[in-house]
Amino acid sequence: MAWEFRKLGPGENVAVEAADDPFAPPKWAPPVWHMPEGLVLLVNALRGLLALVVFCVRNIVPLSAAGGLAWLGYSYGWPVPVGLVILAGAGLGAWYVADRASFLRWVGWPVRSRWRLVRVYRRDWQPVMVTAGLSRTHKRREYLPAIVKVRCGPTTDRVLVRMLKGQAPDAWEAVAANLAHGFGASLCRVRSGDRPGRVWLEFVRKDALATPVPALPLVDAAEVDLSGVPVGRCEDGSPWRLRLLGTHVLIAGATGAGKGSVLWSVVRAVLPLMLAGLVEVWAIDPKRMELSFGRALFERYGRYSSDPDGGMVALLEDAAADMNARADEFAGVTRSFAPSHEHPFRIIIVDELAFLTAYCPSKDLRRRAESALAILTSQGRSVGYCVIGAQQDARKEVNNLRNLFPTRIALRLDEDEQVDMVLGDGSRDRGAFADQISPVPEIGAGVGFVRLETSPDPVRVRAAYVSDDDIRHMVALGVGESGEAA
Ligand SMILES: Nc1ncnc2c1ncn2[C@@H]1O[C@H](COP(=O)(O)OP(=O)(O)OP(=O)(O)O)[C@@H](O)[C@H]1O
Repeated sequence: MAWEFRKLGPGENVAVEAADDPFAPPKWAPPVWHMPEGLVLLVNALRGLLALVVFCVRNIVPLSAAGGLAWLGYSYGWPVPVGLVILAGAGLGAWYVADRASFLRWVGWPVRSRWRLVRVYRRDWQPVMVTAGLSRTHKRREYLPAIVKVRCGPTTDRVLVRMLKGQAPDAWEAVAANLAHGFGASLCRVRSGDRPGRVWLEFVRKDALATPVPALPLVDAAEVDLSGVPVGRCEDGSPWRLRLLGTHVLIAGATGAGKGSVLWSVVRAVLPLMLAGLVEVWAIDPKRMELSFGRALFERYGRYSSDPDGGMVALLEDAAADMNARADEFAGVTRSFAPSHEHPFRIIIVDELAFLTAYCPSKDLRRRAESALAILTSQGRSVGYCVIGAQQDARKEVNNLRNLFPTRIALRLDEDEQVDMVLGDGSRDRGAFADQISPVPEIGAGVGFVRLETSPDPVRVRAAYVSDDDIRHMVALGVGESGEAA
């Protein structure tokens, strides 16, 4: 029979566990103290009062508004508050129509943030934290991370969280999928917080990049800034600017990932400076597909080769030799490069890097190509050379020059481990799911992840789609319809 042995002497430990086994050692617990009923009631009343104060402070604006309206109705009759509500609604409607952006910024998104804080995040917080293993229980008390604030945007909710003492962002990255499912989002990314001990959770509700971005408009030459040319759109709706000056760019993506759209968006962005003679594009086109469309343009404002029997490698070697001559000329004279007619900024585009460095049948050509690429990428940045290489396979054995490209773009990749190979260790854990980008061209082509200079966190972007017609138009601008120089 179950038994219980309990002494009530203060300070004495007592056996409390009911045990079926008479030989089991007793378990010990502190004695039970009886609280006077009045004290229990007082403590509960104080707790209730505190909760009421917290609720009033948290909801000060709606409560004040409701209180004010109720007071007006009580003092002057119900038509007054009803009239005021109608007037306020009409005013807000007029604001929305007149200036939608400022209305959303000051009213729309804050109200939505508040609503989603209460209806989604605060309501489901405790069960999601417990299930995802982010809460702790110590001495029967449950400790939960706390929500600091919620910021909603058109496609993403950002939730600032104060972690438990001793927790690190890795613990949150490891359960990002649980969090996404728990709060009904398609994706959750963990970002650095505004101070140690805090993280931002980014819940993606809707794919902001699911529709193709049309080719960006051509601008005046004076507006082209080589330290950030617009080539597409970031997930938050801001322009995706790609630095060309002082860097080299590696674009990795499986077949059909849209590498061509990044290459052509770059050419389109610098076209005004090409026409002005301040930028040259030298194109190496082993596949004879993507870049051959603009062959006339490259031959007129740069160089072009698709010759597998040494022509492409010779072009690279010429670029490396010119770069060396330029470096000699600049030595001790200037430290920062500004493009001029005498020394134009040179962009060397290689459509399939691996062809030159790994797949080319001639060992000698492979060695020469690697050597020219290594010279260009290691020394060309400060003298106005930028190598943009595209490749399908990110594996180390295919391209051991990868680390010479400071700027890297991961479009759709075949395997998850390739993400960190392209963007650097830990990128996938920080939300760069390049292996999960849709293979459907309308949804996923040109979509990728980059690391912007302003933040260590990978950002999701989509390159603008430069159609065949756009390319034809660009070629016509550069060389005229008839192929004559414009
Ligand atoms: N930015 C984009 N937006 C929408 N659709 C795109 C975009 N880029 C490419 N596409 C579509 O996806 C298809 C494949 O693109 P593309 O040929 O550029 O891929 P790729 O990565 O160069 O492939 P491969 O390595 O096989 O040449 C294109 O035919 C085009 O229809």
